[in-house]
Amino acid sequence: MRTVSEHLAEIISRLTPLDPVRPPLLEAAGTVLAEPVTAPVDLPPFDNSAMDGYAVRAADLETLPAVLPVMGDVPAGDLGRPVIEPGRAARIMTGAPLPSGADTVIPVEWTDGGARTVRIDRSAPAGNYIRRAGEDVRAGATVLPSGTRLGAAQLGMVAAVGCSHPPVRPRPRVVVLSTGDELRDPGDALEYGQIWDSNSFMLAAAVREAGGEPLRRSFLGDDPNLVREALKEELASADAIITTGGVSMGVYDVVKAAFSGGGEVDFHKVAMRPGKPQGFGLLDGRCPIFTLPGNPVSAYVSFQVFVRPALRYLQGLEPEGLPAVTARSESALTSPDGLEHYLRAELTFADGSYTVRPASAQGSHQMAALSEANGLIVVPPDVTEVPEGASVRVLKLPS
Ligand SMILES: Nc1nc2c(c(=O)[nH]1)N[C@H]1C(S)=C(S)[C@@H](COP(=O)(O)OP(=O)(O)OC[C@H]3O[C@@H](n4cnc5c(N)ncnc54)[C@H](O)[C@@H]3O)O[C@H]1N2
Ligand code: MOO
Repeated sequence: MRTVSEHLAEIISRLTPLDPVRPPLLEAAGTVLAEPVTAPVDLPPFDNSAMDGYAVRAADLETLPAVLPVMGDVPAGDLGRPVIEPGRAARIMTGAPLPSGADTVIPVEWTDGGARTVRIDRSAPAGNYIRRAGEDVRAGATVLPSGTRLGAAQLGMVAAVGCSHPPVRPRPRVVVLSTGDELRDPGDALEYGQIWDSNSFMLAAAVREAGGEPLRRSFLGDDPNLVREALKEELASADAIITTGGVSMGVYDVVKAAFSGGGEVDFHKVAMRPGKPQGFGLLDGRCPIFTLPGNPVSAYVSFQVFVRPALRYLQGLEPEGLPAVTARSESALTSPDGLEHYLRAELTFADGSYTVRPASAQGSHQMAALSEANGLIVVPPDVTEVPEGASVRVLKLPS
């Protein structure tokens, strides 16, 4: 048996991040920068008003109230490069370029709001409500480093520096496919002995949560030739493939039968519960394939422990696992000797610290407990008993 970290290390060592592309801005949302983004110009590009009001010279407000003739309006987007002379005002809107000659902005609330002349009741020092060129970003500065995931704010930053096609690594296209003669699609009627396929939907959603583009396929039955052929066909459209089921010790273990002896996929027992039977390889020498166990909880935990870091790596990110916190266990735990144990649990944060309560149902077929959990307690292989109140490591599940 190999350890969890040995199996993950071997997976990562065989991956190469995807080649960068330059999609249109909105398509880049959620992807990861492959190069830094820099600002070609200062932001803001010009001195401008932070308020709707009047651009004036501070020196003209020494006696109050001051009544000044209004030379005209300066709306945002004004291209006229207006100039104001001493003793005059221009009505100015938020974001409009500061007229030369003006050195301060008086908000409309401090005035009578006049259009031809304005009465100003309050003075202000030079620089009042003026946003200076470059005070957000200096021309030439790196605004986002390589490896940044483009969330909404980051995508806004890319747009704000005028970049229309940012250099990013694409979302990994991940084919997700279940195997098993017993499977039916949700919505179809079941006969005795059949179940609805939940793994492919669950893992397609997990792929999306991890930044990939899921390509869910309909399940395949227990025919190794069919499985091999179907997966070869997927190679044209996939950056990675996930299968579930058919990898343990049964005589109908179809995925194992499809690839055993072929040298492309290696099957291993990994010292963990759930998720012991694992397979990984590169199809055609390039497309990573993860053959996960069929039990739904095993498939989910295997995804979070192995596939999620791998998908991050393909996107050019560090292959880190789920975020972990230390929590006080509300109950005593027992754990199998020699296996890293991932227990489904409810994690709570109160009064500055975490507590965790393990689910009472820990079977690898028990989806109800998984779907209620927001954390996975990780008990190391050499620990078999955890007393009530002890500190444990808990992985936070994506929500
Ligand atoms: N003699 C042994 N038997 C088993 C061992 C073992 O070491 N020796 N390991 C057990 C462990 S641990 C796991 S995990 C499972 C893994 O089995 P497979 O990967 O071969 O998966 P299947 O047998 O195809 O299915 C297992 C279980 O999960 C249900 N399943 C499968 N696919 C789906 C799906 N898409 N949606 C919902 N449920 C699914 C399937 O009906 C089975 O109940 O092997 C143990 N056995
Ligand atoms: O490893 Mo199996 O995944 O324990 O149910």
